[in-house]
Amino acid sequence: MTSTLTIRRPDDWHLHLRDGAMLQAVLPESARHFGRAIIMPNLVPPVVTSRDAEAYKARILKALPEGMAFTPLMMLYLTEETDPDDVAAAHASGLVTGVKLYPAGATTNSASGVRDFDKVRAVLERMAEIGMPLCVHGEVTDPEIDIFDREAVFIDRVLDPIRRATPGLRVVMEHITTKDGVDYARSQGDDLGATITTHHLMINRNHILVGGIKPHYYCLPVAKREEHRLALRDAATSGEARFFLGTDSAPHTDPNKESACGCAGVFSATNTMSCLAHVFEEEGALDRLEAFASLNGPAFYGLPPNETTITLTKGDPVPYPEKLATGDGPVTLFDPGHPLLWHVTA
Ligand SMILES: NC(=O)N[C@@H](CC(=O)O)C(=O)O
Ligand SMILES: [Zn+2]
Ligand SMILES: [Zn+2]
Repeated sequence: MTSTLTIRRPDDWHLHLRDGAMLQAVLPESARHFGRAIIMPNLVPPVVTSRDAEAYKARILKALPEGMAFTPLMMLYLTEETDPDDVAAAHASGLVTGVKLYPAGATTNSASGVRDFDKVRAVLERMAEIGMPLCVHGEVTDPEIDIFDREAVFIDRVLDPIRRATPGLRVVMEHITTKDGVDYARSQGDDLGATITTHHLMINRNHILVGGIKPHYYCLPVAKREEHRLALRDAATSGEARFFLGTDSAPHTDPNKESACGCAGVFSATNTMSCLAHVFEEEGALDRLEAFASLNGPAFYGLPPNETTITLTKGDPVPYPEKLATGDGPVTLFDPGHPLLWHVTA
């Protein structure tokens, strides 16, 4: 029985750090275990231009505690006004790693996102030319489409047409939650990647709704039926290069979650590595945790894996707190519903 596992330091290919007091509180939770993260640009107002990204990156580095090494990989929030030249220059200088597409209204702070996909065609074409990845929140917003079907419908109606119209565009399907997402990713070439969150490997929609509504399990895309969770587990633990970790750790304060109209987002930065070791052990795939968390992501983004390592050791339950205190108020940690035995020890 394996009780110790050393892997290359992991990276998080989808992370919300927010800003101000929240940034200050949550950044160490990621920097403790992760070497790099793709930083989501859905601030209010969003990170739209290269200037915005430069200023946000400086705020993140300023909030990083002394002695912690962590590299934020910046993203630009795609709007219908985004300037292809600004995007290309930000990529060429190394300031920005990719561009994030939010369909307008699909999720938290997505109001400035894209309504008319023809209006972003020039940006996408330029990105395909220069090899800059597009990260996509893949849900349609059509009110007639059931919320549990929005990812599958997005693949057919939006994602596949965009990819056909823009050959060579590298795309990441962010936080896939369905077997449809897994199957589509598997049916395509190596210009398509997909991130999977920790929580979607551990909960299905029953966890949100059975026995009383659990706002801390509510996120977007919303967790689906068990068959979808099992498909995600199969994908994450397969070792296939197209699947990699994006925690989508998305802090909201308790009052904003525990509300008549609660925000979408699960905060998992603190205990993600313990959760993942648990999942991969259950699947008999501990030997593939490194591919999912530390190797496949950098390979997709054309970056080397981290030089340093982390060690996970199995022992007594890890005493994670229930909440993280922040200057904006308490943030509840993702609760996997059972003790976590894997400690990050080094
Ligand atoms: N995942 C979420 O439920 N929420 C994210 C936005 C997102 O990634 O869609 C957030 O910013 O809170
Ligand atoms: Zn999203
Ligand atoms: Zn997110």
